Amino acid sequence: MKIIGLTGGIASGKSTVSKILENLGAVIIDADIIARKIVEKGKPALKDIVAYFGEEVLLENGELNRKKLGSIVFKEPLALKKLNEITHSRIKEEILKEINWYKQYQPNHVIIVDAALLIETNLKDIVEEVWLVVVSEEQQKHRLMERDQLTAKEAEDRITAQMAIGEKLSYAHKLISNQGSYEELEKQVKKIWEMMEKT
Ligand SMILES: CC(C)(COP(=O)(O)OP(=O)(O)OC[C@H]1O[C@@H](n2cnc3c(N)ncnc32)[C@H](O)[C@@H]1O)[C@@H](O)C(=O)NCCC(=O)NCCS
Ligand SMILES: Nc1ncnc2c1ncn2[C@@H]1O[C@H](COP(=O)(O)OP(=O)(O)OP(=O)(O)O)[C@@H](O)[C@H]1O
Repeated sequence: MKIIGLTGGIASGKSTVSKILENLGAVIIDADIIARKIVEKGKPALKDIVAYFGEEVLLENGELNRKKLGSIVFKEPLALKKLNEITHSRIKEEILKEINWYKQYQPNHVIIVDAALLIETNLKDIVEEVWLVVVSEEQQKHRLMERDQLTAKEAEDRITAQMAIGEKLSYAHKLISNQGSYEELEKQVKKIWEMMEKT
């Protein structure tokens, strides 16, 4: 079994790359999906969030108001730090659990851990290789504003809340450029996959 960490800035194209890899036969562990699970209603992480941020970050049905919390943390580094303290160890624990499940029941698969914060949270230490999706900041901002209907300022705040791409480069074993078309992306990903299969 091989474990690859797939990372890159927000809206760089990790989920898009994951889909291509899934079609090639990989199994995907998506950190964003896990991050959503650990803050479901009744979970300890949601209780900790409410204790710190107040009931105003809840929807009327008691679920987390993600839009509201996002609007607080991405413009206030101290608030983001607190949210990270509440969530990151729990996200890592779940990712490790999923990896162990695959090790036991589907040991022949390639596992892709898709996580924007793979390097920041030291998840890089549990993967064998880091694949980094790279786009220009202009392209990233454009795709982010369009996908999430954000203003330029909101998109910039989200981008600067993450480690600069230049700093991530030194951890990467493979670079995937997503500056161009989907077809170009698919071609690159297939090539990297085939190279990996040969080693
Ligand atoms: C702040 C929250 C509620 C906003 O939710 P929302 O639905 O708007 O965004 P979503 O969760 O889909 O995240 C979208 C992208 O934002 C970026 N992002 C999310 N959390 C963080 C963070 N703590 N620091 C920097 N970037 C982040 C990532 O690139 C992620 O892919 C949510 O992102 C959250 O709970 N974040 C803390 C957990 C976390 O670190 N998740 C990322 C795991 S890699
Ligand atoms: N090559 C491409 N050409 C055009 N649009 C693209 C391309 N790759 C990705 N996109 C679009 O850009 C947006 C961001 O891509 P994606 O959601 O895969 O990023 P991500 O890195 O997974 O984001 P996040 O960090 O928020 O999870 C999406 O709307 C996606 O459809």
